[in-house]
Amino acid sequence: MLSKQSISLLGKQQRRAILGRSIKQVALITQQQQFFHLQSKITQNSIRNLPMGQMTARLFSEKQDENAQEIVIEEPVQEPVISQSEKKEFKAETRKLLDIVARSIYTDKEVFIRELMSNSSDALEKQRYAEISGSAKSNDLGGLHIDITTNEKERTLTIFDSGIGMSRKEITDNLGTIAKSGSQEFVKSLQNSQKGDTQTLESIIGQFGVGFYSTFIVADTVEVISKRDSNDSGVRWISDGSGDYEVATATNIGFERGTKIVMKLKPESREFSKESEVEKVLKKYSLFITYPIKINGKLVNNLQAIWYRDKRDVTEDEYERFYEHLANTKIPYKFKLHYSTDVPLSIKGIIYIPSTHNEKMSMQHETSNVSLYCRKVLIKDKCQELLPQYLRFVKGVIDCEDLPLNISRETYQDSSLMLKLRNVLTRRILKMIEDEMKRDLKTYEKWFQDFQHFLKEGIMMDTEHQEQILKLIRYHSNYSQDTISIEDYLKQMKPKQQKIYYITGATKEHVLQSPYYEPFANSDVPVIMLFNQADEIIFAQKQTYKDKILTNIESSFDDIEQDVLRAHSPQQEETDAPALPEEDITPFTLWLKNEFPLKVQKVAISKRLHNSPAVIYGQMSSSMRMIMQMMDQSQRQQVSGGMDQSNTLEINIKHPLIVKLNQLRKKDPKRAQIYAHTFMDTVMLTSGFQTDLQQSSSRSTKALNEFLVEVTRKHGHTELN
Ligand SMILES: Nc1ncnc2c1ncn2[C@@H]1O[C@H](COP(=O)(O)OP(=O)(O)OP(=O)(O)O)[C@@H](O)[C@H]1O
Repeated sequence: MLSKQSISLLGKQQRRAILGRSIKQVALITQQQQFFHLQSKITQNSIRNLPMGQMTARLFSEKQDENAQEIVIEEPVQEPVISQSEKKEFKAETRKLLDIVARSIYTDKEVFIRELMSNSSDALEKQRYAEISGSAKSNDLGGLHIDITTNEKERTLTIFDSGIGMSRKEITDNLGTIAKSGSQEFVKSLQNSQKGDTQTLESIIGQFGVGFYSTFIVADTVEVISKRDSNDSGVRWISDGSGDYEVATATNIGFERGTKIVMKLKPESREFSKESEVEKVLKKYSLFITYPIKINGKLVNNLQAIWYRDKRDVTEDEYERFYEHLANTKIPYKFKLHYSTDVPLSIKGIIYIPSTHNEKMSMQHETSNVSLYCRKVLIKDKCQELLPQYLRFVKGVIDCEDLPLNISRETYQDSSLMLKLRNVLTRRILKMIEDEMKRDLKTYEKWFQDFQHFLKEGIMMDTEHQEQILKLIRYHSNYSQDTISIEDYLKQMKPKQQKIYYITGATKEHVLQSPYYEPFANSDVPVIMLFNQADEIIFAQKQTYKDKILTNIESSFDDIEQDVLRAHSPQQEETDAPALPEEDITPFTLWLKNEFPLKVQKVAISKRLHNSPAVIYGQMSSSMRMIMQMMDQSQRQQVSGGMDQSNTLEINIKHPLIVKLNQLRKKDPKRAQIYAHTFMDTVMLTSGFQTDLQQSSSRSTKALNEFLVEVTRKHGHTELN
């Protein structure tokens, strides 16, 4: 009997004699018959089971029939002929990354399959694009496909794609350095994190992926053989992931175009040499790749474009997996839209709104991740032109039948059809977000916290959709515990109210104590409270919303509809506290104006203050002034150019502090002057003006001293002790 062991012990010549050439053969051995029954079976490609280039006849599978043993024998393929080999060192940052990856005890090892599938799919897309655009011949090389081979005995996993392939230069450039921005961020994050602890490592690998280098999580050695259609010979790249790698010219590689990656797995990762295990992972991550993926000759994906299916037939699990596949992440999405319309354009697509983004931790700038298809043919992956910049967090697939299939990269950028498509999509996505806000406000609010800066950027940049985006912004207000939208505010407005009132501040408490807010404190006129400077800039720039003037209540009281305020405030009790005598008003205000010529240009009697002694207002709000103080001289001039810089001091003539200060002015002007300066420091502070802390504290000390001297004189030492 010729056992499987004895077959593998045969010499090369003998094996060839038994096996023939370029075919895979199945030998059936029965114990009774003791002869070979050779069954020919032509495989789709001849590169299966080529661990590290040592292709030999190999036992492939065994039937569990007690009388029969089926042996699948691989065709003999000559080993690649290697020449012009050179050893190169990885760049320092790559070495660092590899070192971490290789040593990692990352539990989710399977991600390397996702990364490799994504690379293969990209390479196939590039080839398809080259064929469609005419820059490459569509030669029949078995079609665009991915073939995976597992070999438990050899502990290898081989992935082949008939994609665009790499030249010698490309393989050196791409696999010797960190091309992927995610990988760079990975290294940076590790440097920032204290010691690269397991948890951080796992979350970073999970979130960004580390591309091709993730193979070293599971493999001791990785061999890449690649060939471009246009090149005569292929190239072989091999490394054990330590310090260096070897690149060589390779001929006789067994395929005409594409890339083959052979991984010699670490003993502890041997599960990836098992067909069932790899198939499970493929089903998880690669179901949506629209090229055939075969594992040991068996098709694993259904090739159906999910966005073409009826949404009633797509399960939530499929949507989730499709998102994982698109966004290359395991973090679930927040909202989704399976979209299909025929007007004004024929569009099918799936749009996802993620639950987190990379800009959150200032890790990196998000880049658009919506792919453009036309009748299931990819026109452009990550098509930046499809959506405005501020929607760069959106992920998905858009298939537009109205686009000509052969649209070139140059023309789609300017095509009016693209502009129309972009407009339709932008509107639809904004509407989707609005629908989500209306559907479940609590969930939306959480999402909004993290994504508001994208929307605010949109308000500034996209005038066409400005009002639509503005509706999505959440604000605090003086009438509700929950956040409100600007549309909610409109519904809350009082009869005859023509203005939308807002105030800025750090917190709600801060705003409620602001002197500017005093006239609204006892009324039920709604006020929007802005705690985010971007909102103030937006309101200041926008000026009106649906014909209603956006009015900062820190401006002049004349800008506020006092009749509306009066009508909606319970009767204010007139205090009978003594006010500044009529005849003193002019001399007192003049005195103040002369004391502070650089700080205020006008002193006026306040109609809005009840509890505070005074307030300063100008054209700029307090928070805007704070922003200005952080700018340098030239920036300040740029921002404030054309703005009226003068400020008015508004005094509450019924406030005891004002009344007493006036009395002191008449009795002891020198001492009054000292107190007036401390008073002014306080008013400046509450009005959001910067004061020189050094000077103001020395003024306070002086005033306090004066006060104590006065009290001591009046009451004597003993009482004070
Ligand atoms: N199967 C392949 N065929 C052709 N080129 C490949 C293949 N795999 C990798 N490459 C090349 O190597 C480069 C580096 O791959 P890596 O996985 O490290 O990052 P990346 O794929 O560029 O990142 P991202 O996944 O964010 O696009 C790729 O950009 C591509 O040019």
